[in-house]
Amino acid sequence: MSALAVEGVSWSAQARRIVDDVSLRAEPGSLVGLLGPNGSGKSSLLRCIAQLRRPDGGRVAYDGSAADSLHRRALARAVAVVDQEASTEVDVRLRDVVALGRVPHRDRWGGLTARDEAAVEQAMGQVGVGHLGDRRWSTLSGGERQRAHLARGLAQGARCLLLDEPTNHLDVRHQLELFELLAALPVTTVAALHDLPLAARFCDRVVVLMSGRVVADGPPVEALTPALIERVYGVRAAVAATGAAGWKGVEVTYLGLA
Ligand SMILES: Nc1ncnc2c1ncn2[C@@H]1O[C@H](COP(=O)(O)OP(=O)(O)OP(=O)(O)O)[C@@H](O)[C@H]1O
Repeated sequence: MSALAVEGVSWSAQARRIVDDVSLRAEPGSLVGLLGPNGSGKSSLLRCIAQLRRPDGGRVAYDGSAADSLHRRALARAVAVVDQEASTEVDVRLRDVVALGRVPHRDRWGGLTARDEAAVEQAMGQVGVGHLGDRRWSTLSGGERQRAHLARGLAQGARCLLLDEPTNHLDVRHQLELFELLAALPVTTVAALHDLPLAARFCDRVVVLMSGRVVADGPPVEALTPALIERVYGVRAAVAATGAAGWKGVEVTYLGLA
């Protein structure tokens, strides 16, 4: 059974179809890259999958259970969203932001239990911000905040993570560390990405959107052809299979504008 199954999902805004009849599957523990140019509908699709937007049509299921039938706690155990828009206004500590991931698990008036604290510490350690737990949010760099948001998603303990451009603030070392972590974690991950070489290297599968529709879906070696990259992005690219250790898929090199 797929960890995540999306079937025929559509979503419209202002009489325009933004997500158009999208189907995709993610197998348990796999890392799926959601690709496509600016405005192709990646964030909107992730929001539909997470039940933050109500699709006009179609179905989303986690481990075979219809997402719209799950109650708050069950949904929080099924899926965590790490959003590129996520901002934290109040000047709290990094640890407090990560602890927000535990909110769906808590009793209404209860504080953090020892189990919650342990989950928060573990998640901070996994993304390398354990030493920053007491730092004020306003003093953190963009990359530190981004990793803290990921830790919040991990602390939630969901089986499926939805990430919206998780690497846009990260330097190259932290990008590689993040993807090695995501590839190693037992959670199922769907990540909207702009970085094709990164997706090609680490993703088990890529789903490519153009104008809200899926135009390619498969392992990078099958889906990310030069013809597809040129059609979708208007960029010429060379794609080479690689057997190098730690590389799952293919090597993508940009050659120039088409
Ligand atoms: N609430 C809304 N009302 C009207 N249009 C919207 C709304 N949300 C998204 N859109 C439009 O839908 C299209 C897809 O947006 P979306 O953010 O899903 O794309 P994306 O692929 O994530 O883009 P990017 O790579 O630039 O982040 C865009 O043209 C956007 O302006």
